[in-house]
Amino acid sequence: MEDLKSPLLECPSAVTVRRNPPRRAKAPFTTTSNSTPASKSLLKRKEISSFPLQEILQCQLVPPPLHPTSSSTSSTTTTTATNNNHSEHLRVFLRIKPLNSNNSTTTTTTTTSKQVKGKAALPALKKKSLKKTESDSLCLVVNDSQSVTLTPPQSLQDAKRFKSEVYDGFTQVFDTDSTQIQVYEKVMEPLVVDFMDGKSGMVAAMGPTGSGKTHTIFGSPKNHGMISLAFAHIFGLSTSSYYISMFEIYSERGKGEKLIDLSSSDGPDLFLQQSSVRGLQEVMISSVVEAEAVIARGMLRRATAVTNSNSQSSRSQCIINIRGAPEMADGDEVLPNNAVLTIVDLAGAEREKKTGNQGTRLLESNFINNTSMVFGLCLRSLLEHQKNPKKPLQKHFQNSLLTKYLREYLEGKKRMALILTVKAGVDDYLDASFLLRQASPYMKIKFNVIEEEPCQKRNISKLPREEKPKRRKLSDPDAYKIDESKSGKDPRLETELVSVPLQQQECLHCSISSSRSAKLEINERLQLEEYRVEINRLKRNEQVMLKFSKALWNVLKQYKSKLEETENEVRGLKESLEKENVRYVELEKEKEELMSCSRYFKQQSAESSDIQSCENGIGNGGKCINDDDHSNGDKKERDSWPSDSIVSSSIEQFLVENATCSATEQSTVLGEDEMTSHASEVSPNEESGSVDRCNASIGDLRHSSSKIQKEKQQRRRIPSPSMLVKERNDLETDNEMIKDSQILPTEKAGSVDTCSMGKIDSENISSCKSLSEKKPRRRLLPASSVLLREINDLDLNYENERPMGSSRGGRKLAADGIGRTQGSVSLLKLLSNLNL
Ligand SMILES: Nc1ncnc2c1ncn2[C@@H]1O[C@H](COP(=O)(O)OP(=O)(O)OP(=O)(O)O)[C@@H](O)[C@H]1O
Repeated sequence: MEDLKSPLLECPSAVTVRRNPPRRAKAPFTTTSNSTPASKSLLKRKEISSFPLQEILQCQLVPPPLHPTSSSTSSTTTTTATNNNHSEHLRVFLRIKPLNSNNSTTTTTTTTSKQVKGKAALPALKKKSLKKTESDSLCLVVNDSQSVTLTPPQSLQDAKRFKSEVYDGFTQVFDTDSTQIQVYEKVMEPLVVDFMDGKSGMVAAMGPTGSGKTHTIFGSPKNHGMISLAFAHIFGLSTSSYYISMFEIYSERGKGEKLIDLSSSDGPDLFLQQSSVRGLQEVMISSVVEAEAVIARGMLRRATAVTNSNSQSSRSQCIINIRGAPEMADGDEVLPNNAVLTIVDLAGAEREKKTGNQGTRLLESNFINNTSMVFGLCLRSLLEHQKNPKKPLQKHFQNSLLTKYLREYLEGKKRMALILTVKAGVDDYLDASFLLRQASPYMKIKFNVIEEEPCQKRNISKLPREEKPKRRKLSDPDAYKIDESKSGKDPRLETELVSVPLQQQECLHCSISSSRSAKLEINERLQLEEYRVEINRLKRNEQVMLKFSKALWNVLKQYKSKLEETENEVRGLKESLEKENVRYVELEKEKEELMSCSRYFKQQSAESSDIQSCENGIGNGGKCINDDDHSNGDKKERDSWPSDSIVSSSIEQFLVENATCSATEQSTVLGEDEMTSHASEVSPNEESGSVDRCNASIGDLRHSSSKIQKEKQQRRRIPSPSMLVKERNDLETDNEMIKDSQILPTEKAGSVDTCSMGKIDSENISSCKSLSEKKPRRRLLPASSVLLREINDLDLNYENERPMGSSRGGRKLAADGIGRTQGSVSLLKLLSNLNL
C-alpha cells in the first residue's frame, strides 16, 4: 500500500479548470521518480528531422567521366565538361559608398597613391580611430569580404520590427575604402577576359539614388570608372577595333519609354525589336581615348537632374555595348566573335520623402522605380523558376523596355554580374535594407550559358554595304534557325539577293553557300547543345528523384522508430493505468472499512447515552440494596446493565472525546479512598459489609477499566497506558485536593454512610463526573447538602416519609426538600432509633 502512495498519485489540493484554455502545443509528458520505462524513452525521443527538400533540389549534376578506364583522362574530361557547361551563379557585388564622398574621394585618392608607395604610410592607430568615429554613424558594417551586418538606427530599433540582419554570400564586398581599380579587378576583369574570349557578359549597377552607381560605372577624370578601365584593358590586350553604342531609356514626364541614342546625335529614332535596338548607331573605336570621348559625349547628352539626394541624378537607364569590329587580314575581312560586353547604369530607386521630387521629377521617379521593380521581378522569377522548375518563368520582362532588351540575361541565358551600391549612413538604413533584401537572394541565380561560336572567316570585302545590318542579325540565335521545310533556301537571303546588283551576284552566291553551310553546322551544333541540355536536365531529375527517395526512406524510418516509441509509451501508460485501478479498488475497500468503523462508533456513542441512563440506574441500585423489597428488581436492573464491553466501549468513547472516562476510574478510586479514610468512623460490621459492596463495585469498575485498557491497546486509537496512568495520577491528585478541601464532617460521614448503604454507585459516579469536570466542592454537594437538610428537619414526621418517585427522580426530590431520598429516609430512621 505504501508504495502506491507515490507523489504522482497524490491528489492536487486545488484544480483550476479553464473554460476556454488557449490553444497550445501539448506539453510533453512529464514524469516523476516512478516514471515508467515508456515515459523515460519519451524523454529520450528525438525530433524527426525536417525533409531536406531544398538540399535535394539544389543538387548539382556531376557529369560522369566519359572514359572511366583512365583516371587522368577522366579528370581532364571532367574539367572540359565543366568548362563547357558554363553554369555559374550570378555574381553579386556590394559596394559601400563612403559617408562623406568628398572627403572620401580625397581619402580614396590618397589611399590609392599611397598604395603605390606602400600601405604603411597611414598609421594604423589613426586609421582605427577614424573607423571608430565613422562606425558610430553607420548602419552597415562589413563583417568580412562576403558579408555585412545591417543595423537599424536607434530610433527604428525601438519599433521591434527592425533588427540587425546579416547578409552573407556576396561575391565580394567593397568597403568604403575600396578603389575603382579594386572594384574593376573583381567585377569587370573576368567579364572583359571572357569577352575577349568570345563570351558575352553584362554588368549592371543597381542601388538607391546617390549611392555611387554612375561613379562606379563611369567614374570621374581622376577616378576612372569601369568603362574606362575596361577599354584600357581591352586595348591593352589587342589592337583590334571595336564598336561602341550607348543609349538610354527615358520616360519624359512619365509618358511612355523612349530610347535615345547617346553616341550619335543625328541618327534615326530608335525602337526595340525583340532584344535588339533598331536604328542604333555604333561608333568604331580603336583606342581608349576614342572610347572615352564617345562615352563623355554620351554622358553629356544623358538625362540628369538635381535632386535632394544627388546633384547630378541620372533620370534614365543607360546601356553601353561593346563588340568586336571586323578586321582585315590579307585583304579578307575577318568577322569578330559575336560576344557583346554590356554595361548598364540603372537609375537609382528613389523615395519621394528623401528626394523631395515634385512634378516632372516625381513622374520620372515613378518610371525609374517601376523599371527597377520590373528588373527585380524578372530576377526573382528566374530564381524561383530555378528553385522549382514547375514554376513557370514569368514574363515580367515585357513590362519595360530595359527588361525586354536584357531578356536573355534576365532569363539566365547569358552571364551577368550585379554591383549593388549602398550608402551606409544611418539615414540610409531603409534604402540599404530594401536593396539588400531585394537583391541578396539573386546570388542563387544560375546561368546556363550557351557558348557562342566565333563566326567563320569569310571574304566580305566583296560584299555590299547592305550586309552590315545582316551581320547584326546573325548575332541573334533566332537568325540561325532556318525553315528548310518550306524551301531549301533562306528567304531573307533570297530577298537580299534581289536587291544586290547583278555583277556582284556571283560573288554573293559563293558567300551565301559558304554561309549556308556554316549556318547548318551551327544549327546542328545548337541542336546538339539542346540535346545535351535536355540530357543534363533528365540526369539531374534522376539524381533529384534518387536523393528524394533516399531522404523519404530516412524520414519513414524515423517515423517508424517514433511510432515504436509511442507504442511502448502507450503500453507503459496502460500498465500504470491498471496499477491505478488496483489501487483505486484498495482505496475503496479501505473507505468501506472506515465507513463501517464510523458507523460502529456512532452506534457506540448512541449506546453511551444508554450508559448514562444505566449510570442513573446505578443510582437507583443503591436504593434497592437497602430496600429488601427492591432487591430482586435491583438485581434485574444490574442484569440489564450493559455488558462490560459496551461499558468499556462507551468509556473508551469518552476517553477518545477527552471526556470522563478517567473520571469513572477516579470515582472508583475516590470511593475507595473515601471508604478507607473514613473507615474508622463506621462500625466494624457495617464497615465490612459496605466495604465488601464497595469492593465489589470497585472490582466491577476495575474490571471494566482493565477491559477498556485492553481495547485501547487493541485499537490504538486511544491514549497510551502511560497517559492513562498520568491521568490516573492526576485524578488521585485531584482526589487528594478534595480530601484536603474543607469538607464538613457531616458530609464525610454522609458520604461514608452513603457508601456503607451501598449508594456508592450513583453518588460516587456523579461526584466522579463532577470531579472530572473540575468542580470538587460540588461533587460532594448533593449528598452533604441533603444530609444537612435532613438533619435540620429532624423534627419532621419522618415515620411517614417514603422514598418518592422513581430512581430517576430521586435526586430531584432530595434537592427540592419536600420528598425524601432513599438514603435520607434510611438515615432519618437510624437517627430516630438512636433518639437523637
Ligand atoms: N565610392 C565613391 N567614392 C567617392 N565618391 C563617390 C563614390 N560613390 C559616389 N560618389 C559620389 O557621390 C555622388 C553621387 O554618386 P552617383 O551620381 O554615382 O550616384 P548614383 O547612384 O548614380 O545616383 P543616381 O541614381 O541618382 O544617378 C557623386 O558626386 C559621386 O562622385
